[in-house]
Amino acid sequence: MKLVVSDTESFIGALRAQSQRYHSRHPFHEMMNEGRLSRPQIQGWVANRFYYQENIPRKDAAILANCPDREVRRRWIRRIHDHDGTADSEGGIEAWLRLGEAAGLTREEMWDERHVVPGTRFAVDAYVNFARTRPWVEAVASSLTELFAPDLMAERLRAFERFYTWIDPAGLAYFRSRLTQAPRDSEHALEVVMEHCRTPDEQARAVAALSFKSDVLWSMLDAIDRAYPSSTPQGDH
Ligand SMILES: O=C(O)c1cc(C(=O)O)c2c(n1)C(=O)C(=O)c1cc(C(=O)O)[nH]c1-2
Repeated sequence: MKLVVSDTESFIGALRAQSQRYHSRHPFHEMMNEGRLSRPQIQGWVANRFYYQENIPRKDAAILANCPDREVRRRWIRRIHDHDGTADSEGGIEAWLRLGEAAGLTREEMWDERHVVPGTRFAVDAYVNFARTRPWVEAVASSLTELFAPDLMAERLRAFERFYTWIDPAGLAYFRSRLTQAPRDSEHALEVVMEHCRTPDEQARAVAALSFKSDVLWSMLDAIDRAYPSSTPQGDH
């Protein structure tokens, strides 16, 4: 897709327009938020998404490694602490493991990746690889899907509390923490991208990076959807 964007407003507009391709619109998420997923489907999603969670700090470490700007690194490093945890806070990976336990999975079966399907692995690895090999500003731009995440996270929290009552609500802490972390992170990423992407070419590359990331998230759900199909009640679809 070739995009010609010039001024600041149309650049922000082009970035925000990627929300149309965000994975909140994926049929698997629609079913999740309507309370229509079975227990094995929720478990399959949690176990596969753990592979994403596990790899986010490696992706962010790749961005740090490629970024020559000390001010950006000082703020970006927070993301690694948020996921890996510190002496004072256990972090997102631990919170996701607790979500899995609340949904009936063991830590062992999440860590050993036995449920991770090839499409999830390919999509997540492509994201980490993108951050390793592309210019760091493009990698920052690819994280901007988080602009669209808070609405989905709030909807997901409501859906889990209402429909999936077999999951202990204490397990939902991960989603709650992202309600504040995602806006903070995306605000910083947007600042960086606005500062560094001035020419039409740079701006088009930032939009392309965000589009790539939307494909990563979408592909993961395609793979999960296929691996954990809905059971067909009385063969009516
Ligand atoms: O559950 C979701 O829908 C969702 C989406 C995204 C996203 O939009 O990239 C992230 C997360 N969760 C998330 O939990 C997370 O830590 C995260 C980090 C990033 C990133 O690209 O750096 N995206 C996301």
